[in-house]
Amino acid sequence: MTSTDFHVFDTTLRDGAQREGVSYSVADKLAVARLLDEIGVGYIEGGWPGALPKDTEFFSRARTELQLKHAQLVAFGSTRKAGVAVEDDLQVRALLDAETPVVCLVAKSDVRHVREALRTTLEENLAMVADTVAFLVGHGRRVFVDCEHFFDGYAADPGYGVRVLDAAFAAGAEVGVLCDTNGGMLPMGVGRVVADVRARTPGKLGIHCQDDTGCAVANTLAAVEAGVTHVQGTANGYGERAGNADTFVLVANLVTKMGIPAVPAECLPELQRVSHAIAELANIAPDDHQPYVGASAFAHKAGLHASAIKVSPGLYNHLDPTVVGNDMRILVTEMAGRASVELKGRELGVDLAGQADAIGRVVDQVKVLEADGWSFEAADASFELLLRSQLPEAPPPLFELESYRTSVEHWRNGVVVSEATVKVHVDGERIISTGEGNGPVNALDNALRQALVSRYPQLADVALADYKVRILGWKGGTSATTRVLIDTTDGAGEWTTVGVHANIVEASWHALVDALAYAVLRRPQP
Ligand SMILES: CC(=O)SCCNC(=O)CCNC(=O)[C@H](O)C(C)(C)COP(=O)(O)OP(=O)(O)OC[C@H]1O[C@@H](n2cnc3c(N)ncnc32)[C@H](O)[C@@H]1OP(=O)(O)O
Ligand SMILES: CC(=O)C(=O)O
Repeated sequence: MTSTDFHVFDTTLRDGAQREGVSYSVADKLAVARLLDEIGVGYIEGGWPGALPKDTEFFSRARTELQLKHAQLVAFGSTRKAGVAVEDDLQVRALLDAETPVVCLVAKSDVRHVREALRTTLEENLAMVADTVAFLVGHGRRVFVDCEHFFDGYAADPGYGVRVLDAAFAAGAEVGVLCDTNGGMLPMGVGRVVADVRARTPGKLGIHCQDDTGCAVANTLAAVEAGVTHVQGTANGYGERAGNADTFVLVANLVTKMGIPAVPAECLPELQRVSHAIAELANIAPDDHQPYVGASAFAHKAGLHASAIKVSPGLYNHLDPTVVGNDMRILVTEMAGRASVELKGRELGVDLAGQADAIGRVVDQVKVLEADGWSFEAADASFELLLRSQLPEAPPPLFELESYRTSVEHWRNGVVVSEATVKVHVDGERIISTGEGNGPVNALDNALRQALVSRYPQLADVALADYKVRILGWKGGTSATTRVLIDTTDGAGEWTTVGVHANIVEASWHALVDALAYAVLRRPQP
């Protein structure tokens, strides 16, 4: 099979936009289309012109603003209305006005929907399909037909769905897409129906699966196994209700597991980047646990996994993560063993050769600290400092603390200010420094950086980017433990540090000191 025989059809901009909470601007839609083109899909369904003004504008701007390398743009719409001549149907006209090379029509293929939703006859629905396809083909369009509720309809009256397909093919449609619109199917049922339909019609078949049973990807693959050569999906599985088959997971599975050249080989490593970029445009946090492209998709926490990965990464990875643009990561937590620390050291560029004792001490310390509420899996910078502190060439501490103090004042006029004083010793010199801030941690950060900046000028570029607090109530009673995670940036990179204590300011102080120590470790010379 070649990639020209097999189509990946992405409907992020049509069905994906039906997800609750998503609302793209036209500029967003153009940006999403460009990104989808970079992963090499064959078709990008851009929306429903004539129904949504934004989609009409999208197709109009696409004519001049979209230069697609791989994909053809598709306009979506429904068959003509019952009892209306096709040339008089304004929505069908709007499909022509979109000037796309391909049109995807949604057609009813379930007798119940024809009778109850369209309130027309089975024969009129067949005529609606045939007329609309023929009209669009007559105007030079390639036409695909989404047969809505195909699987539910097949259970009620298998013959009717096939008649809809036959009517579409006879009128010139290129693909008849079997849609699991309500998303209630399981892979075994999809496979059976597709094989049956495959035997009853020679036309090219496609599949469109909603994810209401959590099986959209599996259902799509079962349909491919049974003979469809056109698959529909959406970026990150966005879509109506529970969503659709995830285009990224589909593409990765088709290419790497089923050996189908669904997209050009050089596009596969773009999957992770494009997935995250589209999540950004959709304003949805990426799902870390998304197969193939999630940040945790190749992250290993268990010590036993790491010990085998040290011998050969393939022993605990189903795929080389770089194939889809992802990375393997080792997490060092209470579940780590010596191999986890060794591999993490490699990842961080720390040479641990001949350091078996130090590695053992780090494993033990992490287990003890995590039992006290510390967590290093999201705080690589604190872990690296801990690791290096056990090595013979351990970096010296930036300073010795004599004391710190911080206060919060609430003035009568409602203004709240904080002040902090730190007393530290740097290279034998005693420095007292005071800082103000909008909160005690901000004030401490200002005071400490001011105390250190003449000795470590690189700290002038450092700023706290994010601050997260979690109260760990599991110690019981009033002595809850507080865990603070601080993200810090120096403009060139970002790192995360952790601090834990019953007192939130002291927990923050630990994370803050690590943040500055790591800034100096990153850039020893200013
Ligand atoms: C399975 C899917 O996800 S398909 C995609 C669904 N997407 C959307 O619905 C998003 C965009 N939709 C819209 O903007 C609007 O619903 C519109 C413009 C399409 C229609 O709006 P309205 O004209 O106000 O009608 P309304 O949505 O209430 O009803 C749809 C009409 O289309 C008819 N219809 C539904 N499916 C089809 C079809 N496949 N072929 C022909 N007509 C259809 C219905 O019978 C109904 O007709 P009626 O007006 O004679 O009762
Ligand atoms: C066409 C479509 O989105 C569906 O049937 O679910």
